[in-house]
Amino acid sequence: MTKPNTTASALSGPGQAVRDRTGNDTSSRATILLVDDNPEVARAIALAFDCAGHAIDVATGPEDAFSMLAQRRYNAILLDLNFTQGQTSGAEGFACLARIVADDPAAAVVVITAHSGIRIAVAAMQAGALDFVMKPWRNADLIARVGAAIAKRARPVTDPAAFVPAPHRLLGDSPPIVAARDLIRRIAPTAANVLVEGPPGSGRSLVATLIHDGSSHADGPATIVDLGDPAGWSRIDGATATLILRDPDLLETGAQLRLLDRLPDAVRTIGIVGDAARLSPRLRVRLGTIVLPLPPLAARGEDALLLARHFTRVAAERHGKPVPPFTASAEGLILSTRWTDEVRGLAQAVERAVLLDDDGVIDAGALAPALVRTIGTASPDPAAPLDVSLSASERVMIEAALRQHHHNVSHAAAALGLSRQALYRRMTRHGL
Ligand SMILES: Nc1ncnc2c1ncn2[C@@H]1O[C@H](COP(=O)(O)OP(=O)(O)OP(=O)(O)O)[C@@H](O)[C@H]1O
Repeated sequence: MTKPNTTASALSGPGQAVRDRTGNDTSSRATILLVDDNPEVARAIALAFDCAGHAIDVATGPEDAFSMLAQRRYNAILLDLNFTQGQTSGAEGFACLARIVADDPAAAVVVITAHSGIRIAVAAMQAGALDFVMKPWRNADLIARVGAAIAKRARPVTDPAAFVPAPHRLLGDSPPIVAARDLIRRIAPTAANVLVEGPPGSGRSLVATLIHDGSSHADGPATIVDLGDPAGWSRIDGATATLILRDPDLLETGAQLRLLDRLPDAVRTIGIVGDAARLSPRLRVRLGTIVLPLPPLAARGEDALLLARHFTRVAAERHGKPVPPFTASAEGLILSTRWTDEVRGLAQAVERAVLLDDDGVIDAGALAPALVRTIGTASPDPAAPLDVSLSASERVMIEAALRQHHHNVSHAAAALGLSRQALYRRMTRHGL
């Protein structure tokens, strides 16, 4: 449930401005993320904040919450501690809280819980929450506590997109991604040179940007040089803070040595490579004080599904559509496919499926009908490359357009920007 609201009012009540430590007035419309799996609780709290003039997004659990936190910064996070039926230990909420405050020590988190006694709520405050509210709550008390938590935090949220803390944006629960987030937190503020190693599309540029964004130079842009483009080399000399070097490992040895001579001493480098072993030993030493590996999606277990759900949310929001769930076969496909272009390929397939969806769910065929064959086999080969050939993609688009327009060829042709005849020719070619 997302309930944006444009009415301004005060968290602390009319006329009582809430100011943070820097003196900024935080009493106007606040954006709040509520993390609670109980739809009735979520509805009631959303209504209370909505009526008070604030915008509230609801996440049904940690995965949802981190997907939302990857996109925007909230003034406050209201966090339930238990998300699985029958769980009352608070362990899930504590894990979520630990990640939120590790990624963003300035987060204003208020814990809201029913099952956990006051002892657990106090423990949550020791773990980084600013306050707690017990269910059942009183709306006025809840709103006042959230307002006070916001006021305690120094950094006002004027541009939510600009303040998303760096590690929040790298999603995934697999051990290599958890380790990558941890490494980013630790090395971003240092001057260490970093090599980000992984296949194209695996998130290497994202990680390089996050390292820069977590550094003391974050207020200025990093200089990005694609070393395959000779014209870009001149920018190396003008770099003053962070220099992101794309594909040094694809240069021949002579060019690698020229690069080495050209790198300014005082500049921090972040190299993006497919294989650090292809670097000459001297360049490897210069660029790779720290190597941050990003494995292919196929080696990240359930992360592919988590990312697919995230990209579904993003695409649905971008195109103003409801978020469609995946069918079981779509989930199977996502997990068993070796996506060409890795995370980017998955994101594109999902966005296309969201765009063309007309029945409220995404099935395997909508993601890549050319792969239905693979799913039908007893054990799909996870190493098999996704068929994203032009021909297969064209067939996907045509099938989706026909489905969307209830097999009305004229309408489907118009949607595809083709004449009826051109669409008929292509349908014949694809055996449709
Ligand atoms: N773990 C992740 N969580 C959220 N988004 C991700 C993640 N990994 C990648 N992405 C997104 O996927 C897209 C592709 O990632 P990115 O551009 O960083 O890949 P890359 O390895 O630099 O590829 P290339 O070198 O081909 O540009 C980007 O939009 C990025 O934000």
